[in-house]
Amino acid sequence: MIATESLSKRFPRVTALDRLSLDIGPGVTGLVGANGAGKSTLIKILLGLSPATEGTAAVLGLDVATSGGAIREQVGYMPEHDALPPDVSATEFVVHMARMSGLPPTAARERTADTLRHVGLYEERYRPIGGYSTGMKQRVKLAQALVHDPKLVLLDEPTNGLDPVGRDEMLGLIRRVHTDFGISVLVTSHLLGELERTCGHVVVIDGGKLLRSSSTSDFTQTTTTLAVEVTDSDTHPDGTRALREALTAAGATLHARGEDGLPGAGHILLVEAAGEETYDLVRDTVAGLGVGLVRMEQRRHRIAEVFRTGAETDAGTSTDAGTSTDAGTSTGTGAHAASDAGAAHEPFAAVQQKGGGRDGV
Ligand SMILES: Nc1ncnc2c1ncn2[C@@H]1O[C@H](COP(=O)(O)OP(=O)(O)OP(=O)(O)O)[C@@H](O)[C@H]1O
Repeated sequence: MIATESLSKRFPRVTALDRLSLDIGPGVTGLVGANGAGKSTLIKILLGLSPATEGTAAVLGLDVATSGGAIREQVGYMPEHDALPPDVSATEFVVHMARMSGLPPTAARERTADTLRHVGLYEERYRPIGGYSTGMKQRVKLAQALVHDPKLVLLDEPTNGLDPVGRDEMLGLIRRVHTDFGISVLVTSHLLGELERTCGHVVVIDGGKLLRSSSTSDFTQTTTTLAVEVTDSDTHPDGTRALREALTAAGATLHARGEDGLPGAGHILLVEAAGEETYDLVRDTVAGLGVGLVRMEQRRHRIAEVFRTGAETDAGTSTDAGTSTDAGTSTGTGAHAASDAGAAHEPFAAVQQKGGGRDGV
């Protein structure tokens, strides 16, 4: 769907993209990076709207440098910022965009009605856009990207400005764009947690450089975490602490306790399982301390955890209640907000310290 080779974009004072090489196939792909990472710049180059300084890029097999018009015929684009005309209705606006894309009048009206229904705009589609909520405006932006039945849509921060419920609804819509219509999606976000729930593949960029590109399951399964809980004993009144110290001394890697704030979370240690020997190490260490083993179970990583460094391990300062448990993702929407806010900041620095991921960057 999208291929870039050593793609760079330099502005006078900043390198927005730095020798970025990507290969993105069909499906829903997340492009994640902190603010200023270069996501919007990449999208504008892919649409043929902004020339690259160096390197090449192709979308649907078409060269962005020479085939911008042909690319935009087959690709939908939802811009990050609100650029909607306030005085016209959603129907008028989306019909206009459909006509601009080359649809004849009747087809444009029919496609507009279908698309607005798909994004969940009904009677309100006849009211002026100026009176819409942020969520409704985002839906209009999504509809105009879909109306000409593209093969691929590029969605730039579609959840921006939405509350947690609105974000979940938008993410659901994005998933259905692919499952119901077979349209591939490249969606940007600075929130890792969102992409984990929505995308089959995730590309991480920072400072215009590729940090990692892999399937979401690879992100979350490259290492297994063991959740270990032990009892206290007379010798070790804080059994968890004693085990943490003993395991660290034995060379085990412990992850941030992302469950802090959840009931009983302080008693759970997350130990990276390098292999069978980690199970043995935990068992022997627990036995050696003379504390009771309440549980030792495998956990999948969530994306945000993959980006955490060992430095955070012992501090136990994570306030990010949603990152480690399924409960955190499926219950209260507040947990999402906490999770994503936490995930939005530190992870990128952490990745750089680690020297990148499996793509060797
Ligand atoms: N037209 C421009 N002129 C100069 N610098 C620019 C221009 N467009 C983008 N930049 C710079 O390039 C870098 C990447 O910007 P870009 O908008 O692509 O990031 P982003 O990942 O989309 O972040 P955000 O989500 O905040 O928009 C930033 O440092 C930005 O200031």
